[in-house]
Amino acid sequence: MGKKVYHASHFLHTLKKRSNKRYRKLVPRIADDNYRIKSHERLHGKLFKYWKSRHSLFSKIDSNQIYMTEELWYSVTPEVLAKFLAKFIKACLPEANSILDVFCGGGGNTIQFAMEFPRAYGVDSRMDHLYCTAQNAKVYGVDDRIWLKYGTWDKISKSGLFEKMKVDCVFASPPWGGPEYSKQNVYDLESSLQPVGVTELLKSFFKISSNVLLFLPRNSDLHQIARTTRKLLGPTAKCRVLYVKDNGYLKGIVCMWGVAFTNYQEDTTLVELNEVGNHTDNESSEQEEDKEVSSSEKQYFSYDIDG
Ligand SMILES: C[S@@+](CC[C@H](N)C(=O)[O-])C[C@H]1O[C@@H](n2cnc3c(N)ncnc32)[C@H](O)[C@@H]1O
Repeated sequence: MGKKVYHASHFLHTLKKRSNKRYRKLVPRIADDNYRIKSHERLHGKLFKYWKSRHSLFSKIDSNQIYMTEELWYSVTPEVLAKFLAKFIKACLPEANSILDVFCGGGGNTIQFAMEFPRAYGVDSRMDHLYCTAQNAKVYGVDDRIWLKYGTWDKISKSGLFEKMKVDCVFASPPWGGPEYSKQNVYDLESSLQPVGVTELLKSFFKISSNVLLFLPRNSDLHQIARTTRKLLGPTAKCRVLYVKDNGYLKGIVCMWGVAFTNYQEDTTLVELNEVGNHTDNESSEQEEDKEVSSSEKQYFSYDIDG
């Protein structure tokens, strides 16, 4: 896969070989294994509420082999949502081989993509987050399908790396600017989204693929989405917006570009996002899977924006 990306299966080994300086910077931070989550060790203060719903982030968290930084507690995509998105993309793009997760964080999305596609690439500007993704991918048995790239998206995008790699789809869950995002009446996608506004971000993604998905705040300004769709893709272009709920709670919206998504006819067997709330500490992952299959509450609705 070339020298520029690290295979998740031997992340630390490759990092040490290719960039001893970065390796030496990372090692003291992970030396005490203090990113490893001991599931039953209660977290306090502002992290308590995230710890309480830890099974919704990673159903395998009781393995005590899931790794997270403090930032990841706030930002990992809940597993049921990540799984739904991966299956939805697979249903729309059945022939796709590879998908790029631009802000991969702790691998919430990347891992589920790797369950559906032979190759999943993850990019992040924090080496410790890439390390968490690599570790977490092992727990889910998909580390052999994941390749990781360190750096800021701005630089990586300019390098043209993923254009050369011929990626079939680009997904991104960019930072929303912290929990404050929900206090805005309407979330401004040009000034609040990080690291750059939605137009610049999309421009960089469309260079790589016409199939693009963005996970955005539920209060995002849809007029901005319409305007930027028109500006970048022409007056008749479309964007499909999916409102996603988890356990009755609106988690955000997923905006999708590309005919495979905008022309996709809903098939209720594929688009149900199942209820997996109310976990108790004693539930095994098998029980959780049973629950998912038996529950069928429809948890999303979508509509299309014409450009
Ligand atoms: C919302 S989190 C993504 C969570 C991820 N989807 C998951 O489920 O684990 C956003 C991530 O973007 C990374 N990030 C922030 N600025 C970045 C940049 N300029 N380039 C690449 N990654 C960046 C952060 O380190 C963080 O891990």
